[in-house]
Amino acid sequence: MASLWNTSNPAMADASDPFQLPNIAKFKVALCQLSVTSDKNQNLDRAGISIKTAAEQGAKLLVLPEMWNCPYSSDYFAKFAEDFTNEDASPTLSMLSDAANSHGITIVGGSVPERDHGRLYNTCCIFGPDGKLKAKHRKIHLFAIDVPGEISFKESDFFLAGDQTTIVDTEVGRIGVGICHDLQFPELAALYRKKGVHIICYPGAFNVSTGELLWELVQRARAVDNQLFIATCSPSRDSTGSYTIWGHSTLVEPSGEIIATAGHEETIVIAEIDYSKIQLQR
Ligand SMILES: NC(=O)CC(=O)C(=O)O
Repeated sequence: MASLWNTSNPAMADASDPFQLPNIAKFKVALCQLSVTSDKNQNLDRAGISIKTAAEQGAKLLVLPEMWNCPYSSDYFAKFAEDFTNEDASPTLSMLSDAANSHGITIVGGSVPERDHGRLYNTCCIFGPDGKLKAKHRKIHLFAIDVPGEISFKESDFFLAGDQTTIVDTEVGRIGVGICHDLQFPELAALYRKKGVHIICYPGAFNVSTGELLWELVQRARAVDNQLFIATCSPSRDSTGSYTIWGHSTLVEPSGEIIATAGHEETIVIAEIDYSKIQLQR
């Protein structure tokens, strides 16, 4: 009978560890937990101020929330959506590119509604410190919830799902990207680990029911399963709409321990990442 540890098994051979420490192994990350309003310009201004504040505090990597330029509500997705074909014509991409360039930081730009040939996607854009768009991740696993009398919401009523994983090599390490519900799928994180990712960034907007039950649990699980860093960034809570957001943007280290976390109010979490902890843990 073949041994479970037979390394001639292609699946096992593929499990070799491509981990390498990047040039900058220690740096500060900022999770900008933003309050989101129904005024897009105000949301852009607020995000710009938050990015500047985080950069002034020494952050080299910055993560924004899921749906930070637009309320997480079916009433707004289509109205707020932007076409990303021409970056200069997109107020959101222009702001992120300018901010990354003027502060010299890597930005995982949360997510915003993207319009492409009449279809909508829930999309995250990643910018390098030169202001260049490095990658675009479209949320793969669209969220649906139906708790009678409490909450009912189905993203696939508005968005198409993305079909690509996203790994970006940056000055602050190899970053894997997922958006919110993508966090609940261990296969995606395992695939990123296999490809040598140091940190997975998940802009996310869990609601209060799934948040209380699962938000911290799944982040710690993804971190400890794969022995890498997990960063999440949520909008702050707004209880006026039908979807009440959990908040609690968090950084988890490869041991599964939480390094830093927020409450549900608008804030910036700044914390230090030390990638040598990945080697130590493994
Ligand atoms: N926005 C989401 O994808 C929410 C989600 O995944 C959840 O569990 O809540």
